[in-house]
Amino acid sequence: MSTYKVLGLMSGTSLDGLDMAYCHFIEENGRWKFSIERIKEVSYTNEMREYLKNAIFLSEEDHAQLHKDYGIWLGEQSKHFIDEENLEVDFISSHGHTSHHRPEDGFTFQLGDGQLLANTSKKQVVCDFRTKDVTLGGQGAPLVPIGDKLLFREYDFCLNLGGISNISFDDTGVRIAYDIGLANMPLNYITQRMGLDYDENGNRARTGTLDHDLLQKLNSLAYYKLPYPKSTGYEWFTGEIVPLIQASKATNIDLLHTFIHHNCEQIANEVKKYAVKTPNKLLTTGGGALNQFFMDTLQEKLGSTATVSTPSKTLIAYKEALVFALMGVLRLKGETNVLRSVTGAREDSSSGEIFYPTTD
Ligand SMILES: Nc1ncnc2c1ncn2[C@@H]1O[C@H](COP(=O)(O)OP(=O)(O)OP(=O)(O)O)[C@@H](O)[C@H]1O
Ligand SMILES: CC(=O)N[C@H]1[C@@H]2OC[C@@H](O2)[C@@H](O)[C@@H]1O[C@H](C)C(=O)O
Repeated sequence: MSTYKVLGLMSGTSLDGLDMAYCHFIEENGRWKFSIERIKEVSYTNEMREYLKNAIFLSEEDHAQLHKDYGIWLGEQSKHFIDEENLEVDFISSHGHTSHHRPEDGFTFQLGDGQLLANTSKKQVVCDFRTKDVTLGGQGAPLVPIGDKLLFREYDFCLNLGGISNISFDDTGVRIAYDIGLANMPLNYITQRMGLDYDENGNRARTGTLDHDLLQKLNSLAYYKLPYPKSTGYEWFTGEIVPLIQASKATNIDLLHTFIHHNCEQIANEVKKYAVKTPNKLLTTGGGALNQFFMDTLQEKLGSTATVSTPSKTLIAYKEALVFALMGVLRLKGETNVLRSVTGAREDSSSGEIFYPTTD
């Protein structure tokens, strides 16, 4: 029996902040158990959020500088957390923040220089989990399914509702996962126009009415017709969804309402396609699981096909940080942490770069 004490770091596409989860993992006879011992979210300042959001447009030089600055910032935040909570940490496992993701061009980039993170925190670091898979011809995403497989085997479907929605499940013994489509990205875009961070609980969206014309346009988007493996992100949103929002005459409230219907319809379509029994257990995590109108609409669209389980707020918000912590453990053990069945790569891989603090 081995125990691993890992600090997992995650910065998602919603740009809310840095999620830190101090986790313990125990492996016994090939079965993994976990506990999330401590958590901390560090919200981004508006300035940082804008910088990270626009990283895609930076010159090569400015992008390289941001990579370094953000690596140091991650190291400082980790060090504060470790010191204030007096944590015993074997190593840090960091996803970083995705600035570019173009797997079709063989390219993905997560900001947060691993060497500078190691030097600043004075801890060993594992990071850059997506590059190897992309060089193996994979999408480099989604990566969390390895955690669904090893840590959440009691659920038939694991759904994450972050900026976009992704799902993972077992299809005749093979783990399948892909990005279904939209989740909070359009909701945040609309609430920001209203001067709000987000629509607490979906209370505003609940009072809206459906814009059938927009719903039909959204449901006809080409992405939904692509077979898996597939992944998407901010580029798709800005290129195809934002113009539809801008062209729409619907009120913000009706837009929120319509996007939640659309998101849930797409999710339910996918679950129904792959459900082999009823009812299935569906675990929802990510910030969308805190939006009650989203959850109610999802349950309504799923009907008897699946029962929606919303776990503790800690797991909802920190599951990705937890899984990246596990991926670091697997990388250090030389075991598979990226599944080709999910990413479409030529082979499974044990992915991630390892850095040790340098003494100077
Ligand atoms: N109480 C709440 N009510 C409604 N929505 C909420 C609530 N709390 C969080 N959210 C939504 O969840 C979002 C954050 O979700 P999450 O942290 O899972 O995203 P992320 O990890 O950045 O995204 P991704 O997984 O796509 O990278 C917020 O931006 C907001 O839209
Ligand atoms: C390239 C990238 O950062 N993709 C993220 C993003 O956010 C959600 C979805 O798009 C998913 O593909 C992925 O993150 C999760 C953590 C994953 O890899 O499983």
